[in-house]
Amino acid sequence: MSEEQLSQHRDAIDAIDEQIIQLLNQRASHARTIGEIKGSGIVYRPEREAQVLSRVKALNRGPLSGETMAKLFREIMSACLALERPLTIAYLGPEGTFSQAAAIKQFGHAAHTMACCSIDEAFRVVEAKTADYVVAPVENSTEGAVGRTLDLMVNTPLKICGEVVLRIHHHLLRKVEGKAGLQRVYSHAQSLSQCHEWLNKNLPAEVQRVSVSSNAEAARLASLDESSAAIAGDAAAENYALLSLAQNIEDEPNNTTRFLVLGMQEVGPSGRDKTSLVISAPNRPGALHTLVEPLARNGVSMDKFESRPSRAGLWEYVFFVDVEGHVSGAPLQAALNELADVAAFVKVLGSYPVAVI
Ligand SMILES: O=C(O)C(=O)C[C@]1(C(=O)O)C=C[C@@H](O)C=C1
Repeated sequence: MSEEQLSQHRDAIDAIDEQIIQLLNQRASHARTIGEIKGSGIVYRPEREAQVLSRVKALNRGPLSGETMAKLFREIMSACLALERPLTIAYLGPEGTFSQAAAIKQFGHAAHTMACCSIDEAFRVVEAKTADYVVAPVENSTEGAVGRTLDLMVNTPLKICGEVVLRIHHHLLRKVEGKAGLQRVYSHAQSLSQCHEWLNKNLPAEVQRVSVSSNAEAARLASLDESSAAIAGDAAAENYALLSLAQNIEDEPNNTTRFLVLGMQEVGPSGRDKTSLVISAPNRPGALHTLVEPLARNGVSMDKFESRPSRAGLWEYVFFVDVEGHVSGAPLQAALNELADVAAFVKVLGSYPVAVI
Protein backbone atom coordinates (compact mmCIF):
# COMPACT_ATOMS: atom_id res chain seq x y z
CA MET A 1 0.00 0.00 0.00
CA SER A 2 1.38 3.40 -0.96
CA GLU A 3 1.74 6.35 1.44
CA GLU A 4 -0.97 8.10 -0.58
CA GLN A 5 -3.50 5.28 -0.06
CA LEU A 6 -2.67 5.21 3.63
CA SER A 7 -3.33 8.91 4.02
CA GLN A 8 -6.64 8.63 2.10
CA HIS A 9 -7.88 6.04 4.60
CA ARG A 10 -6.63 8.13 7.52
CA ASP A 11 -8.47 11.19 6.18
CA ALA A 12 -11.62 9.05 5.95
CA ILE A 13 -11.12 7.90 9.57
CA ASP A 14 -10.64 11.54 10.71
CA ALA A 15 -13.91 12.55 9.02
CA ILE A 16 -15.77 9.59 10.55
CA ASP A 17 -14.33 10.35 14.01
CA GLU A 18 -15.75 13.89 13.74
CA GLN A 19 -19.19 12.42 13.05
CA ILE A 20 -18.83 9.89 15.87
CA ILE A 21 -17.96 12.71 18.31
CA GLN A 22 -21.01 14.71 17.25
CA LEU A 23 -23.32 11.70 17.41
CA LEU A 24 -21.99 10.59 20.81
CA ASN A 25 -22.58 14.06 22.21
CA GLN A 26 -26.10 14.14 20.75
CA ARG A 27 -26.75 10.80 22.44
CA ALA A 28 -25.27 12.08 25.71
CA SER A 29 -27.50 15.22 25.59
CA HIS A 30 -30.59 13.00 25.31
CA ALA A 31 -29.38 10.91 28.24
CA ARG A 32 -28.81 14.06 30.31
CA THR A 33 -32.35 15.25 29.52
CA ILE A 34 -33.69 11.80 30.45
CA GLY A 35 -31.79 12.24 33.75
CA GLU A 36 -33.59 15.58 34.33
CA ILE A 37 -36.95 13.93 33.62
CA LYS A 38 -36.11 11.16 36.13
CA GLY A 39 -35.31 13.90 38.69
CA SER A 40 -34.25 12.42 42.00
CA GLY A 41 -35.59 8.97 40.96
CA ILE A 42 -33.60 5.92 39.94
CA VAL A 43 -31.33 6.59 36.95
CA TYR A 44 -29.97 3.08 36.26
CA ARG A 45 -32.39 1.11 34.08
CA PRO A 46 -30.98 -2.40 33.50
CA GLU A 47 -33.99 -3.49 31.45
CA ARG A 48 -33.44 -0.61 28.99
CA GLU A 49 -29.67 -1.26 28.87
CA ALA A 50 -30.30 -4.93 28.02
CA GLN A 51 -32.66 -3.86 25.21
CA VAL A 52 -30.09 -1.36 23.84
CA LEU A 53 -27.31 -3.99 23.88
CA SER A 54 -29.48 -6.69 22.29
CA ARG A 55 -30.57 -4.26 19.57
CA VAL A 56 -26.96 -3.21 18.92
CA LYS A 57 -25.97 -6.87 18.48
CA ALA A 58 -28.91 -7.55 16.17
CA LEU A 59 -28.25 -4.45 14.01
CA ASN A 60 -24.51 -5.04 13.71
CA ARG A 61 -23.28 -6.23 10.31
CA GLY A 62 -19.50 -6.27 10.96
CA PRO A 63 -16.60 -6.35 10.39
CA LEU A 64 -16.62 -5.69 14.17
CA SER A 65 -18.25 -8.59 16.04
CA GLY A 66 -21.59 -8.16 17.81
CA GLU A 67 -19.83 -8.81 21.13
CA THR A 68 -17.26 -6.07 20.47
CA MET A 69 -19.96 -3.62 19.40
CA ALA A 70 -21.98 -4.38 22.54
CA LYS A 71 -18.90 -3.80 24.72
CA LEU A 72 -18.34 -0.40 23.06
CA PHE A 73 -21.98 0.53 23.70
CA ARG A 74 -21.66 -0.63 27.30
CA GLU A 75 -19.00 2.07 27.75
CA ILE A 76 -21.07 4.66 25.85
CA MET A 77 -24.05 3.99 28.14
CA SER A 78 -21.78 4.06 31.18
CA ALA A 79 -20.56 7.54 30.21
CA CYS A 80 -24.13 8.72 29.43
CA LEU A 81 -25.41 7.39 32.76
CA ALA A 82 -22.58 9.17 34.61
CA LEU A 83 -23.89 12.46 33.15
CA GLU A 84 -27.26 11.70 34.74
CA ARG A 85 -25.67 10.67 38.06
CA PRO A 86 -22.42 8.76 38.69
CA LEU A 87 -23.01 5.41 40.41
CA THR A 88 -20.98 3.70 43.14
CA ILE A 89 -20.73 -0.09 42.98
CA ALA A 90 -19.65 -2.13 46.01
CA TYR A 91 -17.71 -5.37 45.50
CA LEU A 92 -15.54 -7.84 47.39
CA GLY A 93 -12.11 -6.18 47.29
CA PRO A 94 -9.30 -5.41 47.31
CA GLU A 95 -8.84 -3.83 43.89
CA GLY A 96 -8.28 -6.30 41.08
CA THR A 97 -10.75 -9.04 42.13
CA PHE A 98 -12.98 -10.80 39.62
CA SER A 99 -15.89 -9.11 41.42
CA GLN A 100 -14.46 -5.73 40.41
CA ALA A 101 -14.05 -6.99 36.82
CA ALA A 102 -17.71 -8.09 36.91
CA ALA A 103 -18.79 -4.66 38.24
CA ILE A 104 -16.94 -2.95 35.38
CA LYS A 105 -18.39 -5.40 32.83
CA GLN A 106 -21.92 -4.47 33.99
CA PHE A 107 -21.55 -0.74 34.71
CA GLY A 108 -18.58 0.28 32.48
CA HIS A 109 -15.61 2.41 33.47
CA ALA A 110 -17.56 5.59 34.30
CA ALA A 111 -18.97 3.99 37.48
CA HIS A 112 -17.00 4.29 40.75
CA THR A 113 -16.14 0.92 42.28
CA MET A 114 -15.93 0.60 46.07
CA ALA A 115 -13.77 -2.23 47.45
CA CYS A 116 -15.26 -3.89 50.56
CA CYS A 117 -13.55 -6.33 52.91
CA SER A 118 -16.30 -8.99 52.67
CA ILE A 119 -19.46 -9.83 50.72
CA ASP A 120 -21.42 -8.97 53.91
CA GLU A 121 -19.85 -5.52 53.99
CA ALA A 122 -20.62 -4.98 50.28
CA PHE A 123 -24.32 -5.75 50.95
CA ARG A 124 -24.29 -3.52 54.04
CA VAL A 125 -22.95 -0.41 52.28
CA VAL A 126 -25.75 -0.66 49.70
CA GLU A 127 -28.39 -1.27 52.38
CA ALA A 128 -27.04 1.84 54.16
CA LYS A 129 -27.18 3.78 50.82
CA THR A 130 -23.43 4.50 50.93
CA ALA A 131 -23.18 2.72 47.55
CA ASP A 132 -25.84 2.26 44.86
CA TYR A 133 -25.41 -1.42 43.92
CA VAL A 134 -23.47 -4.49 44.99
CA VAL A 135 -22.01 -7.01 42.56
CA ALA A 136 -21.57 -10.38 44.30
CA PRO A 137 -20.50 -13.82 43.00
CA VAL A 138 -23.29 -16.39 43.22
CA GLU A 139 -22.06 -19.50 41.39
CA ASN A 140 -19.06 -20.87 39.58
CA SER A 141 -19.25 -23.47 36.80
CA THR A 142 -16.60 -25.63 38.48
CA GLU A 143 -17.18 -25.02 42.18
CA GLY A 144 -20.93 -24.46 42.41
CA ALA A 145 -22.77 -22.02 44.64
CA VAL A 146 -21.24 -19.19 46.69
CA GLY A 147 -22.98 -19.94 49.98
CA ARG A 148 -22.41 -16.57 51.63
CA THR A 149 -24.13 -14.65 48.83
CA LEU A 150 -27.10 -17.05 48.90
CA ASP A 151 -27.41 -16.73 52.69
CA LEU A 152 -27.29 -12.93 52.57
CA MET A 153 -30.05 -12.80 49.96
CA VAL A 154 -32.55 -14.50 52.28
CA ASN A 155 -32.79 -11.49 54.63
CA THR A 156 -31.61 -8.48 52.64
CA PRO A 157 -34.13 -5.83 51.56
CA LEU A 158 -32.09 -5.46 48.32
CA LYS A 159 -33.49 -6.84 45.06
CA ILE A 160 -31.58 -8.53 42.26
CA CYS A 161 -31.38 -6.09 39.31
CA GLY A 162 -29.07 -7.95 36.96
CA GLU A 163 -26.64 -10.78 36.34
CA VAL A 164 -23.08 -10.74 34.99
CA VAL A 165 -21.42 -13.79 33.50
CA LEU A 166 -17.62 -13.65 33.53
CA ARG A 167 -15.10 -16.10 32.04
CA ILE A 168 -12.49 -16.70 34.73
CA HIS A 169 -8.86 -17.14 33.73
CA HIS A 170 -6.35 -17.85 36.47
CA HIS A 171 -2.59 -17.35 36.21
CA LEU A 172 0.31 -18.33 38.45
CA LEU A 173 1.82 -14.97 39.43
CA ARG A 174 5.08 -14.17 41.14
CA LYS A 175 7.40 -11.23 41.75
CA VAL A 176 10.36 -13.04 40.16
CA GLU A 177 10.81 -15.38 37.15
CA GLY A 178 10.79 -19.21 37.53
CA LYS A 179 9.64 -21.60 40.22
CA ALA A 180 12.96 -21.90 42.09
CA GLY A 181 12.65 -21.18 45.84
CA LEU A 182 8.85 -21.14 45.72
CA GLN A 183 7.45 -22.09 49.15
CA ARG A 184 3.76 -21.20 49.02
CA VAL A 185 0.90 -20.28 46.71
CA TYR A 186 -1.82 -17.92 47.93
CA SER A 187 -5.29 -17.77 46.49
CA HIS A 188 -8.96 -17.76 47.36
CA ALA A 189 -10.12 -21.27 48.36
CA GLN A 190 -12.40 -21.50 45.29
CA SER A 191 -9.53 -20.60 42.92
CA LEU A 192 -7.19 -23.10 44.59
CA SER A 193 -9.70 -25.82 43.94
CA GLN A 194 -10.44 -24.58 40.38
CA CYS A 195 -6.72 -25.09 39.63
CA HIS A 196 -5.99 -28.06 41.84
CA GLU A 197 -5.16 -30.58 39.07
CA TRP A 198 -2.78 -28.09 37.47
CA LEU A 199 -1.14 -27.49 40.87
CA ASN A 200 -0.78 -31.26 41.49
CA LYS A 201 0.93 -31.72 38.11
CA ASN A 202 3.07 -28.61 38.00
CA LEU A 203 4.22 -27.72 41.51
CA PRO A 204 6.20 -29.87 44.00
CA ALA A 205 4.06 -31.27 46.83
CA GLU A 206 5.99 -29.26 49.44
CA VAL A 207 4.76 -25.94 48.01
CA GLN A 208 2.07 -24.97 50.52
CA ARG A 209 -1.39 -23.88 49.31
CA VAL A 210 -2.68 -21.07 51.48
CA SER A 211 -6.25 -19.83 51.14
CA VAL A 212 -6.85 -16.10 51.69
CA SER A 213 -9.89 -13.79 51.45
CA SER A 214 -9.58 -13.00 47.71
CA ASN A 215 -7.34 -13.48 44.67
CA ALA A 216 -6.34 -9.84 44.76
CA GLU A 217 -5.28 -10.23 48.40
CA ALA A 218 -3.24 -13.29 47.28
CA ALA A 219 -1.54 -11.12 44.63
CA ARG A 220 -0.85 -8.41 47.21
CA LEU A 221 0.81 -10.95 49.54
CA ALA A 222 2.85 -12.43 46.66
CA SER A 223 4.05 -8.94 45.76
CA LEU A 224 5.56 -8.58 49.26
CA ASP A 225 7.51 -11.83 49.31
CA GLU A 226 9.63 -13.51 46.60
CA SER A 227 9.16 -17.01 48.07
CA SER A 228 5.39 -16.79 47.45
CA ALA A 229 3.22 -16.91 44.35
CA ALA A 230 -0.47 -16.18 43.83
CA ILE A 231 -3.22 -17.57 41.67
CA ALA A 232 -5.20 -14.62 40.35
CA GLY A 233 -6.40 -12.94 37.18
CA ASP A 234 -5.09 -10.25 34.84
CA ALA A 235 -6.28 -7.25 36.84
CA ALA A 236 -4.57 -8.43 40.04
CA ALA A 237 -1.35 -9.20 38.11
CA GLU A 238 -1.37 -5.68 36.71
CA ASN A 239 -2.25 -3.97 40.01
CA TYR A 240 0.57 -5.66 41.90
CA ALA A 241 3.10 -5.73 39.02
CA LEU A 242 3.52 -9.52 39.13
CA LEU A 243 4.99 -11.74 36.41
CA SER A 244 2.87 -14.50 34.95
CA LEU A 245 4.71 -17.84 35.30
CA ALA A 246 1.84 -19.81 33.74
CA GLN A 247 -1.33 -18.58 32.03
CA ASN A 248 -4.90 -19.96 32.09
CA ILE A 249 -4.19 -22.69 34.65
CA GLU A 250 -7.85 -23.38 35.52
CA ASP A 251 -8.65 -27.11 35.22
CA GLU A 252 -11.97 -26.50 33.50
CA PRO A 253 -11.48 -24.61 30.19
CA ASN A 254 -14.96 -23.02 30.39
CA ASN A 255 -14.51 -21.81 33.96
CA THR A 256 -17.20 -19.13 34.39
CA THR A 257 -18.56 -17.24 37.39
CA ARG A 258 -22.02 -15.75 37.56
CA PHE A 259 -22.45 -12.57 39.62
CA LEU A 260 -25.63 -10.83 40.73
CA VAL A 261 -26.24 -7.10 40.86
CA LEU A 262 -28.41 -6.03 43.80
CA GLY A 263 -29.84 -2.63 44.72
CA MET A 264 -32.87 -0.86 46.19
CA GLN A 265 -34.82 -1.23 42.97
CA GLU A 266 -37.35 -3.43 41.22
CA VAL A 267 -36.59 -3.80 37.53
CA GLY A 268 -39.31 -3.74 34.85
CA PRO A 269 -39.55 -6.38 32.11
CA SER A 270 -36.94 -6.29 29.31
CA GLY A 271 -38.53 -8.98 27.15
CA ARG A 272 -35.95 -11.61 28.16
CA ASP A 273 -35.92 -11.93 31.92
CA LYS A 274 -35.18 -14.29 34.78
CA THR A 275 -36.64 -14.34 38.27
CA SER A 276 -34.86 -15.66 41.35
CA LEU A 277 -36.87 -17.03 44.27
CA VAL A 278 -36.03 -18.46 47.65
CA ILE A 279 -38.53 -20.98 48.96
CA SER A 280 -38.65 -23.27 51.94
CA ALA A 281 -40.77 -26.37 52.32
CA PRO A 282 -42.51 -27.59 55.44
CA ASN A 283 -40.38 -30.40 56.91
CA ARG A 284 -42.35 -33.49 55.75
CA PRO A 285 -42.03 -36.22 53.08
CA GLY A 286 -42.83 -35.14 49.50
CA ALA A 287 -42.54 -31.45 50.43
CA LEU A 288 -40.03 -30.76 47.67
CA HIS A 289 -42.43 -32.04 45.05
CA THR A 290 -45.11 -29.63 46.28
CA LEU A 291 -42.73 -26.72 45.61
CA VAL A 292 -41.84 -27.70 42.06
CA GLU A 293 -45.36 -28.68 41.03
CA PRO A 294 -46.96 -25.16 40.91
CA LEU A 295 -44.11 -23.96 38.66
CA ALA A 296 -44.46 -26.91 36.27
CA ARG A 297 -48.28 -26.72 36.18
CA ASN A 298 -48.15 -23.04 35.15
CA GLY A 299 -45.53 -23.66 32.44
CA VAL A 300 -42.75 -21.78 34.27
CA SER A 301 -39.32 -23.17 33.20
CA MET A 302 -36.78 -23.67 35.91
CA ASP A 303 -33.12 -22.75 35.13
CA LYS A 304 -31.56 -23.58 38.48
CA PHE A 305 -32.44 -25.28 41.73
CA GLU A 306 -30.00 -25.04 44.62
CA SER A 307 -30.56 -26.20 48.19
CA ARG A 308 -28.94 -24.66 51.28
CA PRO A 309 -29.30 -25.58 54.94
CA SER A 310 -31.70 -23.16 56.60
CA ARG A 311 -30.31 -21.05 59.42
CA ALA A 312 -33.61 -21.66 61.23
CA GLY A 313 -33.44 -25.34 62.18
CA LEU A 314 -31.29 -28.46 61.96
CA TRP A 315 -31.86 -30.43 58.73
CA GLU A 316 -34.19 -27.84 57.32
CA TYR A 317 -33.45 -26.46 53.87
CA VAL A 318 -34.18 -23.42 51.75
CA PHE A 319 -34.23 -23.69 47.96
CA PHE A 320 -32.89 -21.06 45.57
CA VAL A 321 -34.77 -21.32 42.31
CA ASP A 322 -34.18 -19.37 39.08
CA VAL A 323 -37.06 -19.38 36.63
CA GLU A 324 -37.56 -17.91 33.17
CA GLY A 325 -39.74 -14.81 32.88
CA HIS A 326 -40.60 -11.66 34.82
CA VAL A 327 -42.52 -11.67 38.10
CA SER A 328 -45.20 -9.44 36.51
CA GLY A 329 -45.94 -12.11 33.87
CA ALA A 330 -49.18 -14.12 34.23
CA PRO A 331 -47.59 -17.63 34.45
CA LEU A 332 -45.24 -16.68 37.26
CA GLN A 333 -47.97 -14.74 39.11
CA ALA A 334 -50.20 -17.81 39.02
CA ALA A 335 -47.37 -20.11 40.17
CA LEU A 336 -46.46 -17.74 43.03
CA ASN A 337 -50.07 -17.59 44.23
CA GLU A 338 -50.16 -21.40 44.38
CA LEU A 339 -46.73 -21.57 46.01
CA ALA A 340 -47.86 -19.20 48.78
CA ASP A 341 -50.38 -21.87 49.85
CA VAL A 342 -47.92 -24.79 50.01
CA ALA A 343 -44.51 -23.30 50.90
CA ALA A 344 -43.44 -22.40 54.42
CA PHE A 345 -41.70 -19.29 53.05
CA VAL A 346 -41.44 -17.65 49.59
CA LYS A 347 -39.42 -14.55 48.74
CA VAL A 348 -39.01 -13.07 45.26
CA LEU A 349 -35.35 -12.05 45.17
CA GLY A 350 -35.86 -10.09 41.96
CA SER A 351 -36.66 -10.16 38.25
CA TYR A 352 -33.88 -9.01 35.96
CA PRO A 353 -32.70 -9.16 32.32
CA VAL A 354 -30.75 -12.23 31.17
CA ALA A 355 -27.08 -11.19 30.64
CA VAL A 356 -26.54 -9.89 27.08
CA ILE A 357 -22.72 -9.73 27.02
O1 LIG B 1 -33.00 5.26 28.81
C1 LIG B 1 -32.65 5.72 29.90
O2 LIG B 1 -33.38 5.67 30.92
C2 LIG B 1 -31.33 6.36 30.03
O3 LIG B 1 -31.03 6.88 31.08
C3 LIG B 1 -30.34 6.28 28.91
C4 LIG B 1 -29.38 5.12 29.08
C5 LIG B 1 -28.54 5.03 27.76
O4 LIG B 1 -27.44 5.58 27.74
O5 LIG B 1 -29.05 4.45 26.79
C6 LIG B 1 -28.47 5.38 30.22
C7 LIG B 1 -28.67 4.77 31.45
C8 LIG B 1 -29.74 3.84 31.74
O6 LIG B 1 -29.34 2.84 32.61
C9 LIG B 1 -30.34 3.29 30.50
C10 LIG B 1 -30.11 3.84 29.27
